[in-house]
Amino acid sequence: MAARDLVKTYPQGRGKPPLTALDGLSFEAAPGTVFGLLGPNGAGKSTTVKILSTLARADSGRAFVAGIDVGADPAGVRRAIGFVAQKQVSDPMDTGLENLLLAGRLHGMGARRARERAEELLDRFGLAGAARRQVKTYSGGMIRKLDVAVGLMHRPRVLFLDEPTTGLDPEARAEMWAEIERMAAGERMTVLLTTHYLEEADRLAARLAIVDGGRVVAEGSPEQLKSELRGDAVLVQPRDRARLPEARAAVGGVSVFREVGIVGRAVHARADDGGAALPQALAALEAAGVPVASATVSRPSLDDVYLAHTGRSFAAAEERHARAEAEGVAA
Ligand SMILES: Nc1ncnc2c1ncn2[C@@H]1O[C@H](COP(=O)(O)OP(=O)(O)OP(=O)(O)O)[C@@H](O)[C@H]1O
Repeated sequence: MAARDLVKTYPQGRGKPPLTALDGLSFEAAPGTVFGLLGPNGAGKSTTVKILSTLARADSGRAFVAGIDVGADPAGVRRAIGFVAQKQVSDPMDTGLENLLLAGRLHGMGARRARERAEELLDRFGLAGAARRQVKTYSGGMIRKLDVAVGLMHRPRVLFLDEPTTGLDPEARAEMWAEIERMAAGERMTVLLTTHYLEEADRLAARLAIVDGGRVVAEGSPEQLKSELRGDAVLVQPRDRARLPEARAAVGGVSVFREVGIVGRAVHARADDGGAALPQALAALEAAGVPVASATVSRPSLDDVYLAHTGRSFAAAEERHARAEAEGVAA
């Protein structure tokens, strides 16, 4: 599966310039692997998935899914893919089994094949015991699993999983992750997973593209992306936010630190050995008379990768998008 230079704009109306949702987005996912599209809300993930799954057309650029050109043969693409959207697809008034059989019929499967496949999937997702219960009696985690099973009925070569664990509690999320891992191994298909959970991308994706502002800002395996960042991240939060610039200057004055900057309410810096460097930062802050509220050292995470490529933290990007949306609604 590949996206090449996808551009997509949405009209905004009332004399405003169109909004550029995708600004030359490209990536390539190897067949049979889980590829992650990771980005904060509004980065352009859903728009990418809509184009790849033929639900929307790009203004320009090309995309290939299961070896098929999306622009030239959308019907062929639709036959080759399964799509698990963020919104529930299964009918709450039907049983789990009925939902699966209906999906089978929609895909033109014979009654016997559909039943065999439905039972196989119910077993696979631990739903066999609930197969004959109405979906409205299921937990959120069970409904998500059933929705994934619905997307798998016709044995797609490519599966789109759009934010598969959004809204699940931590326990259901962990269970869903295990299911996705098992499924990817068992069905030998290509999975395009979109997520705004760094941990989810880290755990499930063999490779991933970090999307920001409609472009891919970094691509590689989670390990590759993290190993590009040398050293540990050190975060020090002064008690008084107004003293952040002083805190930054104090930490910046210690030679073991590099890439010293302000992220949110904290001073962020990098050091080869964070544990040994932290006391030096605290001593410098004490000497400067800046009281400290908290200090942490962490191994590089995908959040650090995002920060290194965009200059802001993932959480800050999500907040900014939420604010912009709220202002857009209020305007
Ligand atoms: N139909 C639309 N009309 C106008 N603007 C849109 C439309 N769909 C998306 N956008 C805008 O395009 C940008 C990219 O949105 P997109 O939904 O692709 O992002 P995302 O990364 O999938 O975020 P989310 O996780 O919130 O779905 C956002 O600024 C969004 O507000």
